[in-house]
Amino acid sequence: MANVRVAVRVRPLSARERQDGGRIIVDMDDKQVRIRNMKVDRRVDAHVDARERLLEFTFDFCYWSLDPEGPRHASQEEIFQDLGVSVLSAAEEGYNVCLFAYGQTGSGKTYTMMGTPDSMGLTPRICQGLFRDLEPEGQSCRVEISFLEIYNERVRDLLRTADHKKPTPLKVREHPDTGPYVQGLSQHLVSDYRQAVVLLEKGIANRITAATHVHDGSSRSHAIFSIQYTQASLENGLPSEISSKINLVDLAGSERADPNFCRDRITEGANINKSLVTLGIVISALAQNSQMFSSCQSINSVTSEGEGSFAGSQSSSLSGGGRRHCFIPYRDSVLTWLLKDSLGGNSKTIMIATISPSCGSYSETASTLRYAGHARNIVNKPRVNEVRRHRVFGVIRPDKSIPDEPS
Ligand SMILES: Nc1ncnc2c1ncn2[C@@H]1O[C@H](COP(=O)(O)OP(=O)(O)OP(=O)(O)O)[C@@H](O)[C@H]1O
Repeated sequence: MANVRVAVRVRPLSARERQDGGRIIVDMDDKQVRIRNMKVDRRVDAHVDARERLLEFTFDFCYWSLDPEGPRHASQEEIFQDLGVSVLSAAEEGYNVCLFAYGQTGSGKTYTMMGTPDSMGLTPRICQGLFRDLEPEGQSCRVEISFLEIYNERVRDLLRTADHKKPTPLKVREHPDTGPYVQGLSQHLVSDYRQAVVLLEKGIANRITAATHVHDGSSRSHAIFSIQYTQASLENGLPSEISSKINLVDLAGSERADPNFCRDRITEGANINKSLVTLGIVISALAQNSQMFSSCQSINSVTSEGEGSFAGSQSSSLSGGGRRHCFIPYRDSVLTWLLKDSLGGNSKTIMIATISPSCGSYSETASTLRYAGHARNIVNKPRVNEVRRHRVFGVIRPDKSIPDEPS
């Protein structure tokens, strides 16, 4: 069992926020984030509850990236050392890993996940680390990359060379053993870091972006960069394989539908929000189930239930304490369906919540932090994806040996 780990990162004030007065409402202290509601603050009212003025949250990691020159500044490298390195070690051990960035538009998701030419983000650093560190002796490694975006609830392959025709949306299907997948998504075998980065850059260039009222280069889609990493070795003369899927997800921002914006942007907003709203519902339901499960465990010492009846459920069921588990509506959006395993399944998952420091973003920041707080309660069931072969009458067959991680 492993809880979803949650990191929060605050970015510098933007030029627009500075022009608007540049008032900062966020503060961080070790693993705590506090945000101040200036509107309530200005009310000279002795009866206003202090909690109304100051919201406080605790997370696994807090990154202060507000002032690049300041002593507290958390750089891209520091974030990679904490989060990226743990992604690489989990992948090396054979676990699936998912790292996703969630936050308001313009809050720093793409900067954190992809970076800029001068300041590499987590995805290229993870690719670099994969080829630098993960070639243990006596093992042969295979790295395959796919890159897709979900735009208006449709899946587009970001790495398929666009012909003259409009790219056809791809279908999501579900395999009974391996879970949801995108039919026809191109997979690219890469043998070094350069090849991986060429694909990453190609995909980023193909992403759909547009200007919104708060961010000129806003990503309009949810992007999932996936690395299938397989290590093959010989154990006692028999072939053995450990595989891991790393999902690196840069979500679109959840801006409000602004009536001053053109209709396309509003339809887009509705679809972006459909995925994000469903993600919120899935996260809350999983967190509730996980809490129910842990309290049942401590009260009744409930015997372990089957995977289907707990986090990965498509239908509600009774817990040991007689309370009903929440239905998890993974299929209500393409994003949650594709991330089914990463959210409440076989994956070690990290969420990075990105926030603006500005007082103008108070309600979006508060909502991002509440969302992130729920995600932290989700308990996943990661397991090593290992296939060992054994000899039966001289024929080598796969062995269903997938040991559970010790809890
Ligand atoms: N930690 C940071 N340090 C310096 N600049 C940052 C940081 N985070 C974000 N920025 C800058 O802020 C702007 C918005 O960031 P970014 O594009 O990452 O937002 P986003 O959350 O991905 O937005 P959207 O959802 O609209 O795509 C960019 O110009 C980016 O370079």
